[in-house]
Amino acid sequence: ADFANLQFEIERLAGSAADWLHCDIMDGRFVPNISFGVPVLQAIGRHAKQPLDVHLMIEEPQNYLAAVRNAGATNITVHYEACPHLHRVIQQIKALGCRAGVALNPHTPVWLLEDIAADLDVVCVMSVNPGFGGQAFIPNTLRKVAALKELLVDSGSSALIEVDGGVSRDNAAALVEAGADVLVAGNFVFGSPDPVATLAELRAQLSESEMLEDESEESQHA
Ligand SMILES: O=C(CO)[C@H](O)[C@H](O)COP(=O)(O)O
Ligand SMILES: [Fe+2]
Repeated sequence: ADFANLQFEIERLAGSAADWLHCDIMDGRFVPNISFGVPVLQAIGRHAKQPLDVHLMIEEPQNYLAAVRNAGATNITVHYEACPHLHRVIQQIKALGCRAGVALNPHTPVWLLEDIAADLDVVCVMSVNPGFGGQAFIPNTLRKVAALKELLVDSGSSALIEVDGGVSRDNAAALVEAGADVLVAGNFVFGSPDPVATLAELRAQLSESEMLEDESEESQHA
């Protein structure tokens, strides 16, 4: 989004097909880029109509959880690679009344979540290397989402599978088919001439492909 015009960007998305607003916090240490911090998140929270899905690409996220919740976060996602005491951090996020998420870098295998899957509300599969918007989608993500889906079912986990990075009309349907519940789209939406229309088209495309899938399942059973 246009950082110099966030109020406008947020207000025009109210009532759009976006269910959540995804906010990327980057510290210049965990990732090689700095985005914004808690004061800007607070300002976003004052105008947002949708729940804030906050993606913390920072080291030592445990030090900022309360401030992020107080700024208006509904979901807080930390990185697996930034948390040697992940179980504790997840419990801290939940104790604040937020949905707890874990993000996996492209090289981090899903099986590392085996012993924590049941505690999670969201698993965010990074489909780009975190740090920058507008990067190309990594195709291996499809296989990873399918493997994660299996792991969550086997663990009795009801965590949502979120995919973040390079999502567009070219991969959205395949991601949902592989098991994704939440798609994060940055550049595809805000880089388009009409973000609200782009979101509506994406949503329509997904409902259509879901209907086709249901029809083909029905004909297989007939
Ligand atoms: O966490 C992120 C990058 O680290 C962003 O959420 C992600 O890249 C979304 O932006 P885009 O759709 O432009 O790739
Ligand atoms: Fe993100």
